[in-house]
Amino acid sequence: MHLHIEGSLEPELMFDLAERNGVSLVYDSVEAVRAAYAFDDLQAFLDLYYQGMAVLRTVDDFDDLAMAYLRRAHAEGVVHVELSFDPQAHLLRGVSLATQIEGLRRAMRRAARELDLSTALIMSFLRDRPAAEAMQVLEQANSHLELIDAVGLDSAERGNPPGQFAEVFARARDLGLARVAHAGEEGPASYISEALDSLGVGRIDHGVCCLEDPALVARLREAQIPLTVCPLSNVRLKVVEAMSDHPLPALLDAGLKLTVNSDDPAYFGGGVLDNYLACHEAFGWDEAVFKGLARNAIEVAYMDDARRLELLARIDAL
Ligand SMILES: Nc1ncnc2[nH]cnc12
Ligand SMILES: [Zn+2]
Repeated sequence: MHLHIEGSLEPELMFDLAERNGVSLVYDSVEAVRAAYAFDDLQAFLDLYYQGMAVLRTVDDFDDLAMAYLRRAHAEGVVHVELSFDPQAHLLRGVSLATQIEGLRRAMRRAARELDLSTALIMSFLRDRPAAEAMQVLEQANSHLELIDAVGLDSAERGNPPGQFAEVFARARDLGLARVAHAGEEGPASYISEALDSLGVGRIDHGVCCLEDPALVARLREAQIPLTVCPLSNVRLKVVEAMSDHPLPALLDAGLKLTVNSDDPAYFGGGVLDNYLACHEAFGWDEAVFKGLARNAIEVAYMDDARRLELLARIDAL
């Protein structure tokens, strides 16, 4: 449920696409790209992330990117994927919204047919760009609305509070779109409250900083607002020093509705399974805990009722 499809771009595919499109990369090898994956904070990662995705130009590129990820996810046991994408990052390079959505949707249709994977598409706005630009993108998306399930909010969090996007999210609500937002990853707990109050989001991406504010924790518990937590991402971006310091056990003890996600699997050390394994190793969680987390995801994911019932039955039969 928390997966940036551009963050699934492995260096090997980055080089293939660079060659296919005649794009030059500042790195001269796959190893050199991987060696650059040592980040001091979210911004250091974002700089590399936006640079890497510049190889994406055509419908086929978006299709290949998404299909490669969906195959890997399927191979590790994932049954439903919500792909988030950053349209502005591509529009700024002259790649149309239609190209982006057509490529991603082509892979999503194929994954449904060939892998029995259900999927949803989340169009995320960049919070470090003007709200007026996000509004323009939303208006452009009007002709593709049946292909978009939700809008999101991501990129550099500190100094970019959610409230700036209140009008954009109100418009998204009026267009019938579900809403999510990154909040409380690097930013303060108050951004989580603000995302709930000003944007009307139904889920919070990350949200790990909520523990700073006991009243907010009580609110999240009472309303059972889902948090899409990404532990390996938090370690790589130095939100926490190590898995052993991660607040996930405290969040679980607080009775919150948690799911465990990969964020940007190519950059942060792996997919959902790697995140589950890291939790098992760090916290000693047993099968019942992981079943509970996966059940939470099925309960709140963007999927039709028949699929939800099918997946709930499958997890109950485990
Ligand atoms: N972890 C993250 N936080 C904010 N924006 C992102 N875009 C891609 N990954 C992100
Ligand atoms: Zn994210």
